[in-house]
Amino acid sequence: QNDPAGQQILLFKEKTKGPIGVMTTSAGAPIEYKDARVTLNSKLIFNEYFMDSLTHLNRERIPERVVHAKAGGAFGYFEVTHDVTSICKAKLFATVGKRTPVAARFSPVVQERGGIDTSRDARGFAVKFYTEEGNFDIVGLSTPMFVIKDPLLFPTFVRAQKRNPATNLFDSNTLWDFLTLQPESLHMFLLIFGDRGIPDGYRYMPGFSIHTFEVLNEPGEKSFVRFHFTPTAGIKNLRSEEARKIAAVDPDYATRDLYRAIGNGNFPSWKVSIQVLSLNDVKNAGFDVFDVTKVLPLDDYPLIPVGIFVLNKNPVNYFAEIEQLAFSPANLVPGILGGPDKLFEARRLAYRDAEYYRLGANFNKIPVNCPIQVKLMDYNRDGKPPVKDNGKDTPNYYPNSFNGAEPYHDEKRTELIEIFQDEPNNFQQATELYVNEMTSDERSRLVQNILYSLGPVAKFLQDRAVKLLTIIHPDLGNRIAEGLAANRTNYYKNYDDRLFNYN
Ligand code: HEM
Repeated sequence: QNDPAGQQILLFKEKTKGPIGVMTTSAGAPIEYKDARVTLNSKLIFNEYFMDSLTHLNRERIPERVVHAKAGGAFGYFEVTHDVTSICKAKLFATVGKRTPVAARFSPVVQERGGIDTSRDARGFAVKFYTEEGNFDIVGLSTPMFVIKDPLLFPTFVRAQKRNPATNLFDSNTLWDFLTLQPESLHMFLLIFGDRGIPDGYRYMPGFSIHTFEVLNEPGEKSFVRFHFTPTAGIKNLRSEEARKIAAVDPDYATRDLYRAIGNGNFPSWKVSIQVLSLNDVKNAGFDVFDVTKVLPLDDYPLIPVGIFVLNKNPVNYFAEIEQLAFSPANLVPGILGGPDKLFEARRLAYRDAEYYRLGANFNKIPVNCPIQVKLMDYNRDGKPPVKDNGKDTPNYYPNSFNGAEPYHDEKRTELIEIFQDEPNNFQQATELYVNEMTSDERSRLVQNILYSLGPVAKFLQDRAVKLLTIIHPDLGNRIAEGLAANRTNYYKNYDDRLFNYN
């Protein structure tokens, strides 16, 4: 009965009572519908409906995102609940009670656009804040750490997880080759092979900026923060078996759940908080706090509440409002300088480049990507549509002598700090995760999930994995080694169950 997703089209009918108008061409002229099958004596080429719709259909697909192609998304607001102006001067945090409109998009990393929502994977947690100083994007994940910190490895990571170029199948060999060649990735993958690897929909999933952002307060003092989004409804995950069953019945489980909840007025929300470090904390942390493969221990850097983030509006048109959303770590506002790490630097290029390719030269002029509270004063002109007003009659070059827009100057702004780097310990936090944060039941499920993925993999990769997992903890290494030995003859028995890449 109350399924706003399943009933969308019926609700539309109910709302509109009768036909919404006279059908037109895409140029707006009223158009007759002539049935091509019975018009042998008329020319099909004069059938404007046919010409218009057939030629448009051939142009309806755009490239899907290279990662995070499948998603659910919605709109809402961010409201400040605690004063953090002593840490960050960005106007979106200016006063308690202040609301800023937001767009959010949640997405498995590896799945293609038509893929399944219940795969074992991290999830994208991307939020666009339409602030009065322009758009600020946090393009984060459902895990508090990332897989690598060296941006040169990003294409490697993506290709190792995506389809094998010869077979066009997902291939655990390439995944485990990557994981065992880059041991820093195992920290994140312990979480993914553990219970957190399959969130029970997006409403019960946390989000993390992962990067440590440099921020400034009004006097220009620096702090360093990581953003956390904690679902007010609590964190819920699916077990592998449940997830596999759901995938077969409803591949769009999480997208549907989000739409339904919002449509029913059951608005998902997240508490937004920050971990805050001073420059001294950064120097004395004993590890690189900008290393995205590490978490910042909550005991040392507790969460400081900032606000609440609520999603209360479904998209009216998915393609226009969610598919065309273009997030970028480079979308920053005064007082938020972004992460000083190399991965962040690479991301400042990657998203823009991907969106030029995916959406065209004017992707920022697509309504959902336009700032809501600011008038654009850029010097870009022309290019593939949409161009909006194309800057009207204002000067199109800078500097100029004709009253064109002048640059903003933040006198308090300092350069991003140089970061201290040493040889990181890539195992310590993974060990802590295994020993301190997972219950003994979760450890057992972790072992099962790893065995499921590692089972069909080549022996030399299994050996490499066992060595590394033993460094994380001898118990983990032993259990995987024993599991592999016991099942070696049975690897392919359950092969048909392997619905998705590494679940
Ligand atoms: C060098 C490292 C990385 C590169 C080169 C990279 C590149 C990309 C690219 C090209 C896209 C598709 C963008 C589009 O077509 O609009 C994307 C999407 C995404 N990435 Fe990354 N990424 C990197 C690391 C990360 C990290 C560390 C995070 C999380 C902290 C992350 C989170 C996301 C999310 C959430 C999306 C989906 C955004 C959306 O919903 O549209 N990525 N990434």
